[in-house]
Amino acid sequence: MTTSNLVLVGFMGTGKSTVGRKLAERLGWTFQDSDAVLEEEQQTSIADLFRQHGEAHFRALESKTLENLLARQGQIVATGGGAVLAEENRACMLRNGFVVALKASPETIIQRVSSDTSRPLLQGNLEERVHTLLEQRKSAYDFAHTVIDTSELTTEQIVEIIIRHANL
Ligand SMILES: Nc1ncnc2c1ncn2[C@@H]1O[C@H](COP(=O)(O)OP(=O)(O)O)[C@@H](O)[C@H]1O
Ligand SMILES: O=C(O)C1=C[C@@H](OP(=O)(O)O)[C@@H](O)[C@H](O)C1
Ligand SMILES: [Mg+2]
Repeated sequence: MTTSNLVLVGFMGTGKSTVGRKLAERLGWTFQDSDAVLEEEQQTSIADLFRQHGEAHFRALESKTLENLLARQGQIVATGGGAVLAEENRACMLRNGFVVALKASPETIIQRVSSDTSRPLLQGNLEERVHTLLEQRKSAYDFAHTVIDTSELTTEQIVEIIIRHANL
């Protein structure tokens, strides 16, 4: 294990992007959101990538982006919720950082993602999509070094808990 990067994983809406940015500000570290980096690299949105080329294409780009990002050090890296599905990505995260999984109750997730309709995997009936994907991914985040349930916590509280858990 190495603490050269701090990597946030977790289901959509658990707060990886929001907490990651705050944590980086608090520590004076660089913040990288792999979804945003990928969109910048591809000059298009994730929704468009899914629409035009499908999920498999997005996953291949996501793996490459993560690998490139994690070759550097001293960063807070927020990943996309599905980045953990590939074994090579999990291994890369564990090799290159301290991995923190954020989790939240289904109700909390639904509430947090409901105002943002851009996530391609949550199109259609939101409640049904969240429950189905949570079931499919129920063990997907277990590989992390530590897990934090964010349902009842403010982003400021989560930042402080991560700092304690990761000994930063
Ligand atoms: N602990 C929290 N309490 C309240 N709202 C939160 C919390 N964490 C995230 N949010 C809100 O939930 C939404 C999704 O957060 P986001 O950081 O995009 O999640 P992720 O990157 O894990 O999908 C955002 O509107 C964000 O402001
Ligand atoms: O869970 C997923 O498969 C995805 C999560 C999204 O990121 P967030 O977890 O930041 O919403 C984004 O990478 C894409 O829409 C796919
Ligand atoms: Mg995000």
